Amino acid sequence: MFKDSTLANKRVLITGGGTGLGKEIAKGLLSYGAEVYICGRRESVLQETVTELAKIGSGKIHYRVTDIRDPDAIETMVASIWEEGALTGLINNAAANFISPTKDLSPRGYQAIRSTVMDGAFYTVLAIGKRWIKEGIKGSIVSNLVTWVWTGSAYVVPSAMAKTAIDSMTKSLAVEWGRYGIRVNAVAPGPFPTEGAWDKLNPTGTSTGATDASTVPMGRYGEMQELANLMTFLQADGCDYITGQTIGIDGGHHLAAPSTFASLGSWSDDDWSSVRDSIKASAEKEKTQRSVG
Ligand SMILES: CCCCCCCCC/C=C/C(=O)SCCNC(=O)CCNC(=O)[C@H](O)C(C)(C)COP(=O)(O)OP(=O)(O)OC[C@H]1O[C@@H](n2cnc3c(N)ncnc32)[C@H](O)[C@@H]1OP(=O)(O)O
Ligand SMILES: NC(=O)C1=CN([C@@H]2O[C@H](COP(=O)(O)OP(=O)(O)OC[C@H]3O[C@@H](n4cnc5c(N)ncnc54)[C@H](OP(=O)(O)O)[C@@H]3O)[C@@H](O)[C@H]2O)C=CC1
Repeated sequence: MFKDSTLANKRVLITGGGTGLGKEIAKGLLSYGAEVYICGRRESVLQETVTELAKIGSGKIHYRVTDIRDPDAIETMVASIWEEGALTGLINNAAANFISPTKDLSPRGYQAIRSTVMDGAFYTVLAIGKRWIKEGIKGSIVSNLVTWVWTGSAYVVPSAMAKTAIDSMTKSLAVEWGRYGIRVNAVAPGPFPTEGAWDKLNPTGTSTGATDASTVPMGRYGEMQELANLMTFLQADGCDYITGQTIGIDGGHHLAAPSTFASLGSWSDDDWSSVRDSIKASAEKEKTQRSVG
């Protein structure tokens, strides 16, 4: 989709880049020439990903073991990356989530999710953004959110709340940091199955609700390359006027709500024919009762 050199000279940190979507995004950015940093809490996972991905593109991929819930740890990570050169991009991707009735959540359960999704993204943006402002670097921030920022979602309330906070950060900082040429955008994926997410959101193994591909208008899950391409576009030069946007990539999933007629897609031509006859018969009956028009 892009030239191999589209991201040459770009240096991008992907939080949570050792697994799942972060790893797939790392593959995409590397293949278009970027140098990539990934971080997470499990060194063995990060090491394995770096070894695997070093064969792709420029092959410049590095890791840092960091818990993004800890602002001091983020500062240490960012300072050590800067010793090797300034970043040009950040992808806020690390997250925590699990399905649970909200009434059963403890404050610690809520905090585990909020502190990763909301605080972690904010601390990382702050550590990198202040360096960009000081050094006059026109960086690109992209946060990996979810379509719940528009719909909300039952049974994952802390995640929906924290992602929505970062959606608000995206709009707000785009304005505040526009004068520095720093772009702040987000993407809102629909279902892209990963082991990390499916273990926590689809634990019965039976796809229901948000993990059910049959309720996606396009009738399928997202493909990793599609998300990696969108991230590449948002990290590349060429459309720098895009800022403050949260871009959905969900095959139309969140628009196909039960409160719309989305489910009528399953009706056959015969079904539509009898429905049309029924509606017409009702209209004809009303016409016979009209005294004007
Ligand atoms: C649109 C379509 C999209 C389709 C679907 C896709 C939607 C995508 C949207 C977002 C998706 C994601 O983010 S998917 C990301 C999935 N990946 C992850 O979650 C990776 C990171 N996760 C983790 O580290 C852990 O799973 C997590 C539990 C969150 C945090 O671990 P910690 O070690 O920090 O914390 P712990 O000490 O284990 O637990 C902290 C507290 O949480 C409670 N807790 C833990 N699990 C619990 C559970 N299942 N139910 C209730 N409570 C739980 C514990 O009892 C503790 O509370 P006390 O008992 O009071 O002490
Ligand atoms: N999969 C999907 O269908 C969708 C996913 N998303 C979003 O995509 C992103 C990635 O999710 P996905 O790949 O599916 O799930 P994963 O569980 O594979 O990814 C989560 C990553 O975040 C890291 N992480 C978690 N907590 C921390 C922490 N405190 N500090 C540093 N790193 C941390 C994990 O590594 P470690 O545990 O080693 O720290 C892991 O690599 C998330 O933001 C999610 O909300 C959005 C919509 C749909």
